[in-house]
Amino acid sequence: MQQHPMPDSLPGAAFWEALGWTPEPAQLGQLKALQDLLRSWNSRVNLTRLVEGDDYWINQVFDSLWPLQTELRSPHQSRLAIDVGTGGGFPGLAVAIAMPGARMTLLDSVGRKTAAVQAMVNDLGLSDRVSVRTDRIESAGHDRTLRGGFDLAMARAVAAAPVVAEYLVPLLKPDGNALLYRGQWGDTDLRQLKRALVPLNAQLSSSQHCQLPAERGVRHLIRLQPVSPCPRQFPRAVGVPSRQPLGG
Ligand SMILES: C[S@@+](CC[C@H](N)C(=O)[O-])C[C@H]1O[C@@H](n2cnc3c(N)ncnc32)[C@H](O)[C@@H]1O
Repeated sequence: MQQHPMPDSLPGAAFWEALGWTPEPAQLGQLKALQDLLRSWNSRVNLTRLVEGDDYWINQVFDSLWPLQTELRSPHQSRLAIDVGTGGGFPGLAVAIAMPGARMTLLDSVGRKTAAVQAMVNDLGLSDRVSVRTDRIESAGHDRTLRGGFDLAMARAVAAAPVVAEYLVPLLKPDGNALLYRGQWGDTDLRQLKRALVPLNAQLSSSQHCQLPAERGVRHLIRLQPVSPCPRQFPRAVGVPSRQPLGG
């Protein structure tokens, strides 16, 4: 049997209390099954190094879900959500498990990752409400079935905040929310993001932070909302994204 370097126990009540959401037994089973699937797929496709013990439960599950405490109060509410640059399926798969009312699109440009994620979706029994798409968001964002269609658009560790804003905002319904998962976050980042939001007709609606359990560091969450209905044309900046900071 394969040996895992970290303890394989499930998180206790204090963990879920800190998260502000406690899974039903079936959801806990899905989260555990997802960990097993990641282990299995990781041996064939390099999806993520965060699969064992606290790496999985804190840096994947907790980190994916803490920003959604508002939404997790009504997890059965019908919502359309997209995870851009999902990689091995985070935060999107954890969100799909925690919010049974959500219909989720998981998008990534790397086909071997999306093939693995699609197989995991099937094995978790989520294929009726989770779809997986292989595409760059710069192209997929032109698709009328995606543009302006989502209540929630999220991205973790995909690009600099101004670029992620350009990716996510055009995907939102007029009352939708973009969730930018962040690690380090400073005044310069905030200034650059605010500048990028002007041509997108979007505004920063909130900025939160959270100390992860077991002193695993501080995480930030930036929420963006459109200030008016999305323009009909996809912003030029999304077609040819710049990874340079947008001014000082
Ligand atoms: C560092 S990984 C993060 C994966 C996952 N979100 C997580 O936090 O574990 C970044 C992922 O974004 C994807 N990606 C980067 N730019 C993209 C783009 N323009 N369109 C679609 N996917 C993109 C990459 O293929 C990669 O899987």
